[in-house]
Amino acid sequence: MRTSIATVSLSGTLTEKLTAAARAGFDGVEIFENDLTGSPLGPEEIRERAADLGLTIDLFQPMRDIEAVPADEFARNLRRAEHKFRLMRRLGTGTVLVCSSVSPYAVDDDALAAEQLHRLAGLAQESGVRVAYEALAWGRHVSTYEHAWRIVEAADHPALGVCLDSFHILARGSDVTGIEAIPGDRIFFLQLADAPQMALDVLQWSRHHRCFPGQGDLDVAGLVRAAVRAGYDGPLSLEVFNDVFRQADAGRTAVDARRSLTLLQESAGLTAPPAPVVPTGFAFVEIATADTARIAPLLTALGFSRTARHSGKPVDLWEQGEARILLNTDTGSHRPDPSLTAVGLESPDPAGAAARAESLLAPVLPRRRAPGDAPLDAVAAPDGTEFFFCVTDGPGDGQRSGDAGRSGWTGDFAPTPHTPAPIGITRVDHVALTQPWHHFDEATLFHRGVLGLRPHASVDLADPYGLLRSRAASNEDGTVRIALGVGASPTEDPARGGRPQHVALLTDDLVTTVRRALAAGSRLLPVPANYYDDLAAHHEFAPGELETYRELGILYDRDEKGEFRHCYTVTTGRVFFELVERGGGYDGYGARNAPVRLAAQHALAE
Ligand SMILES: O=C(O)c1ccc(O)c(O)c1
Ligand SMILES: [Mg+2]
Repeated sequence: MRTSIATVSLSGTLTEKLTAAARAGFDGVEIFENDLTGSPLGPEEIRERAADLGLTIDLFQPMRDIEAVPADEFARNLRRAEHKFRLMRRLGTGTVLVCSSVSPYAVDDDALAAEQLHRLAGLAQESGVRVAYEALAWGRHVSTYEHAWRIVEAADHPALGVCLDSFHILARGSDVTGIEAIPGDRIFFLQLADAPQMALDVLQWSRHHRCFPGQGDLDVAGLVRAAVRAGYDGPLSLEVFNDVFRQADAGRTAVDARRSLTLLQESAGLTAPPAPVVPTGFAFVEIATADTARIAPLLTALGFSRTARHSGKPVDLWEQGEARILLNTDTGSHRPDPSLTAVGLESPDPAGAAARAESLLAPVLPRRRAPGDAPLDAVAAPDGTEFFFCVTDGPGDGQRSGDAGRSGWTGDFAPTPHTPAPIGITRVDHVALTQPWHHFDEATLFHRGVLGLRPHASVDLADPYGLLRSRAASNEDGTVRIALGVGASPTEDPARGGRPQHVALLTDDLVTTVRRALAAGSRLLPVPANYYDDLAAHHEFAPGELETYRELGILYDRDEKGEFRHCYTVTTGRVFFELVERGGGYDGYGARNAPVRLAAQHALAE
């Protein structure tokens, strides 16, 4: 099916919006009247510009407050409509959207609404255009698609149909199966938007918080399936009113939008991009630092040893158990030092994962390879973090290296002599990546769609100087977990690149691991005594247990599935580490303790 996007979904001038939509691969646009009125280009020039870019103008919108009004008012409305129909001919667009009336003059009279829409459609037909009637969720008398369709059916004019907008329909909790009762050729247009669930006035919710399908909580794919079953074969068009997208870079938003539409088409069974390849673990986490001396002592005190060095690049491999950290001194940028720059994901099919990423418009990174290096497929996430799809050879897997695409990346590293001094860390539990505030929804969709992870619920965490929104995404068995966080903190120095990021390391026995870490010289984040008093009020502990946590600075959480113990190192550059122990089936990240951690980090930074 053709894809389209409403100009209201993108920032900038009309020209910028058209260019962004075309570059992202959309077939057409809906032009919002404001964008046209404010443009220095005449309708013919806009038509030409769109055509040059390979875009059709699929819809002009909106016309408001037309129907179910007194005769003199309706006569004025028709005059207004005639004017707009002429404009549409000049623009070269064949369909206009008419929103259900919110006018105080409108009366609750379906027969009158139908009669007036019939007359409007007659006028439209004379101008060679057609009218798509849309029920606004807050329409004065018409606020559901079923009602809009009853009126359209009664009006019975070939130039009159309905426009279905997923937001208005799903925000009201309407049953979408009724869509299948509408003949497909009477559905003139399909507008798609998602939104997070919010207890908010529906108009405010719609005008400020819509997002691209897959970024919110509405079942947009179910609605698309119903429209397709009804026989609709017009464009799938994104109409997203969103305060953030209005400010963000249009080119980037358009790519995010197009990716969302591909994923939606996939969910609705309309397209089949290369299948998702779900990662099965962390291969490595890469930290960039100009001087390894800044972070090597910290890693050593956490029980890591430098086990190997890359044969062609200034990269060291540090290991403990299955946890692998690459230190790369080729920083090449003005990032804070050290910074978390890349994540290696263990992939059952690296080439397949890269193919899917590419089909979803993820920037595929040039392979910075030396001759003989194992091929590495990598993409850049919205925050710039590089994700590598890789295979880590187990012991004795060296013979696999002839098998192109499946040879292990560790083959590029030459072992260095070392004496292991582990403290009980088994592997990476999760990586916490802080996102630029205007890329959060894009990042969530990227991690789900491109990386094949399942997003968890979003939580708001209190920070002494702001609010941190956090949303994790993981694979099914929890061996890959990525926590995305967002929220500017006014105390933070932008030169430090935003909030710190962290790597959480898993142990089976946190108390023992922490004692060893402290003995090896680790500096852990101090936790206020008040926290432990509060903890004692919430949970019962075995004798001495709470005292141990208090002594070591361990935080604790419990849910119906299990227990979570964790603690943090102090921050270096933009990076810190967390040590975690998961007991039972605990699936969270200790969100309850995050405010204490954030306060403690601020206290230390002051
Ligand atoms: O918020 C509005 O007014 C508005 C206008 C046109 C639309 O298509 C819509 O869904 C909402
Ligand atoms: Mg709409």
